[in-house]
Amino acid sequence: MTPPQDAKPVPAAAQTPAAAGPHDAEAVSERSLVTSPSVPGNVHHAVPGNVHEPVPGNVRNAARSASDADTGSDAKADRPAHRRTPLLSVRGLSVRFRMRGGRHIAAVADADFDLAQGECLALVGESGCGKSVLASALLGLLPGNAQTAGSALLGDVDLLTADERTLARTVRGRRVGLVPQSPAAHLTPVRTVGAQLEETLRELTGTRKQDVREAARAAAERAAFPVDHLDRYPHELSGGLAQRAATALALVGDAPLLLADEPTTGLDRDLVDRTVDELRRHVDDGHALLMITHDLAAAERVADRVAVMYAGRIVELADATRFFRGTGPRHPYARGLLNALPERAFAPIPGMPPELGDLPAGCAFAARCAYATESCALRPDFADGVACHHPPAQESARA
Ligand SMILES: Nc1ncnc2c1ncn2[C@@H]1O[C@H](COP(=O)(O)OP(=O)(O)OP(=O)(O)O)[C@@H](O)[C@H]1O
Ligand code: NI
Repeated sequence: MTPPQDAKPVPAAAQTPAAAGPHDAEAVSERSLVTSPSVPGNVHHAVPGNVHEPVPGNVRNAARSASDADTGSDAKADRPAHRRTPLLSVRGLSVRFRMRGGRHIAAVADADFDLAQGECLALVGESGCGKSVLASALLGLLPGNAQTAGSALLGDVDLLTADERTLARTVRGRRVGLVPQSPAAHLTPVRTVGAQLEETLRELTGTRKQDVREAARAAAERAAFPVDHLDRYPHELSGGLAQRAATALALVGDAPLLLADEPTTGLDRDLVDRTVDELRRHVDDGHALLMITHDLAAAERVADRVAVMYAGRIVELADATRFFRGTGPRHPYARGLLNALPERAFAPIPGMPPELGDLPAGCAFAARCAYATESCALRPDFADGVACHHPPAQESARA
């Protein structure tokens, strides 16, 4: 979610519930913005005790050689993770925002996907297509004018219908970690990065007092956050440093499921690579990662599978190796995204995405699609990994 330009960062702990409007008959659940803090920093000191949940380790490392464990995409040939019992199972997830005058914005529509331990799913798509809203829904952090439908099962908890107490006490930070898209707004402004890391370590992982300082330094190094900046306050950090502080906080929480919303924004290529490789190690240690990114190179480096979102819908869900290096994407939009890359055809997709408050009845991409026919006036079902009436022939896809 990109905050409005004029929005002041508000510490999550200081946010007040937005007013909830009347219930909508179509909405399965509706909730107001939580008063409790958001992850990664603030949630941790709101929740007492140590209910750290152990994560089965090394799901993929066991099957991988030492030589490929530290590298990016070359190490992913042996990846059956998504065939395992999913850790997270999302079905029919929809989010609408109720606007003035009875208008609605359909930010997320009918998202279906699973995510297993030891698996990374990259969620990609143009700005405003609903990626952050999807992540916010999974954390129960949508504003009060949001209505959700569907289910998102994390073990026995449905993240979409769980009550705020459950979410605050047992889910956020503990079972679901977040690297937020606007980290500066999520770090606690009155505490140094080091203090926030130490607090998170003590509360979420039960690190002993005498070990916590060293553990915080190690956590900072993991996220490429310079240890000599640990005594800085969030306002003293650049965007890139705040990003790395947020990543460090999210990683130490050690939640089985990590949502990383644009975790590499503002970083140069070396740091992008370092960050995604660290996230990949986190996945290889048995965690599940939903990584939202604009950066397709980062997605290729880290992901097992790719979900492509367009105008609120997942239009393709593909194995990452096939998507980036094999026969290529199948949905014309997904192919367009790859072809827009400078290292590929450098050919931007013509036109603009439709307004989410005024979507066409049929395929939302049809107006920009070179393959569109009159059949696209009907919305294509999502079948066999793609939502398109006539995905272009595989042999013509770019490898
Ligand atoms: N509280 C809200 N009320 C109304 N509309 C909203 C609200 N929050 C988000 N939206 C709309 O939902 C849509 C999806 O937003 P979202 O932030 O998920 O996009 P995104 O894919 O994360 O984009 P970006 O890549 O720029 O972060 C946008 O059209 C946005 O304007
Ligand atoms: Ni976003």
